[in-house]
Amino acid sequence: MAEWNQSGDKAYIRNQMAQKRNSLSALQREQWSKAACMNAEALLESRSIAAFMAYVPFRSELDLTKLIEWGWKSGREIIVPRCIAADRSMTLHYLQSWDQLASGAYGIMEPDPLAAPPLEKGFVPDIVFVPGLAFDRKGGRLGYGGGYYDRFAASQLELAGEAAQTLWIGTAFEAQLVDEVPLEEHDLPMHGLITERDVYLF
Ligand SMILES: Nc1nc2c(c(=O)[nH]1)N(C=O)[C@@H](CNc1ccc(C(=O)N[C@@H](CCC(=O)O)C(=O)O)cc1)CN2
Ligand SMILES: Nc1ncnc2c1ncn2[C@@H]1O[C@H](COP(=O)(O)OP(=O)(O)OP(=O)(O)O)[C@@H](O)[C@H]1O
Repeated sequence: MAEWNQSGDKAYIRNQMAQKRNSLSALQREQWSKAACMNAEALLESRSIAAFMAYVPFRSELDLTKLIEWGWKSGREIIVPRCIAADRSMTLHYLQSWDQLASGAYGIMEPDPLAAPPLEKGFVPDIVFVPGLAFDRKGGRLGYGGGYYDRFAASQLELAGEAAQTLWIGTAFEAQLVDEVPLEEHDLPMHGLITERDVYLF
């Protein structure tokens, strides 16, 4: 029963938050995305992080394009995931230019494995910027329901154990913040959240 309620709540919040994010104007999203990218840059600089994992935006997500381009310009390595829909896993790829992308599962622009080969299984990024539909201020995150990031984190823990000291940082508009995301056992907790307004560390 509790399980049913949880997935019911999740589906409801997913729907609400997708509608809310879609209702933000393109200009608003662009401006807020740029501000969030600057907040992410400040975090990377303050911690001297030379490689980071990001995502290529999909639907009305917070757009990390500026952060990725800043990363290239500042000599950092950018890692981007590719979905393997068959087992809902992800492979990681260094992205060196936008030319290396091709439309993948779900129509998301992802690294073309021929142009950007996958990194070895078990590669552990120092920091991962995680997309999502809703976040709370306690580390809760709600994605599209594929469980991709949850599985990715679980496989890292399995392969690298406690040595996997990845910082998981959600990225979203303030409008996507909710009081509490209903969390399940398998859900990956975030260590922080970056919005257009601030860098929150939990
Ligand atoms: N830009 C970006 N890349 C990403 C993610 C993301 O959230 N954003 N993901 C984050 O995990 C993974 C992709 N996850 C996805 C999971 C489900 C759907 C999807 O279209 N789901 C249907 C729901 C119905 C169903 O269950 O099939 C939908 O939303 O219509 C899309 C992407 C990996 N790459
Ligand atoms: N480590 C795991 N191993 C196997 N299945 C998992 C794991 N983590 C999550 N799942 C399954 O994946 C499904 C989706 O999980 P959840 O609703 O938390 O997705 P999400 O985090 O919103 O999605 P996404 O990461 O794709 O944005 C659930 O059915 C869940 O049981």
